[in-house]
Amino acid sequence: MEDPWQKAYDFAVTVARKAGEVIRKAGESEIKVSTKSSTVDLVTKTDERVEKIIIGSLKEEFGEGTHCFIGEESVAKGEPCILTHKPTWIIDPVDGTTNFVHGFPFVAVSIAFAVNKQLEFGVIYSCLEDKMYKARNGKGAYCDDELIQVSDVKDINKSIIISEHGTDRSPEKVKKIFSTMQKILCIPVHGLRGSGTAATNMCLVATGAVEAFFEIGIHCWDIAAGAVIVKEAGGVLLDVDGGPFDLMSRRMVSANNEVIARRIIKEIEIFSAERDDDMCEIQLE
Ligand SMILES: O=P([O-])([O-])O[C@@H]1[C@H](O)[C@H](O)[C@@H](O)[C@H](O)[C@H]1O
Ligand SMILES: [Mg+2]
Repeated sequence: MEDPWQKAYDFAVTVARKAGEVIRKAGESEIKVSTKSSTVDLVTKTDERVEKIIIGSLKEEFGEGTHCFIGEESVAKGEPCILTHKPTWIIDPVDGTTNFVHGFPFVAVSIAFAVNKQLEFGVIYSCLEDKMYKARNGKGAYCDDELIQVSDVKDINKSIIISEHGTDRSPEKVKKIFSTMQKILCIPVHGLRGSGTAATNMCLVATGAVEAFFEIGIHCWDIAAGAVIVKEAGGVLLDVDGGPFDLMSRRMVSANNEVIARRIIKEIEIFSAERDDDMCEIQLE
């Protein structure tokens, strides 16, 4: 049977590589923080430029009317962040902007594609490592054309877990984040890590380098592509309360299996994060 989204998938890989090249070649002025929505949520000229390149290329290839776009920088400028049944591209042009600004060597381009509110494929280009991760619904996950798989560890005591702090610095939230990390560390686990990019963290779950990554406060563009890659590598996605994963909820546990995921969930101190689709007043459907 003909695959309706093969062309879109191949194109996403090409565009992610092109975007990664722009990030790698960014000059000094393009690495500087250009806009600050807060003291820690950084934006550079490169974030904005790369998103324009990605969305511009996709619109040229697939037409503006039929496809929708959710991009981190466009949403920051007031575009809607609503997932409808229409074919929708979900884009983080520079995941790991803080890393990018500081020269910490993990920065990723994340492009996902959803139809009827279901994720069809995800592409993550870890551009400083030059690794292309990709997965299509039902067709496995790959890193540079090699099939990847989550780890088979079921014993939490033999695991490495990734947790991030995000950009919210309200003391009560930070307290809960660190309390959760302390509890997980003392289970005990082999270690806690964090690459500074949610997309890369999810690829690390998918390759088996770590057993899980969880965060409250991430956005749909940080995790949409990673969700397909983790699932296709044999992993699981859950809400931090153990319920089903909800892309727009800003909360997620991704893990190699449900045993590890549920053990972590037992320790997570949940705090509120406004949904991505509540950030917009206009409802399109
Ligand atoms: O802002 P950005 O660099 O695209 O994305 C951030 C990164 O993915 C980080 O790892 C995560 O902890 C934050 O919650 C995200 O906002
Ligand atoms: Mg991001």
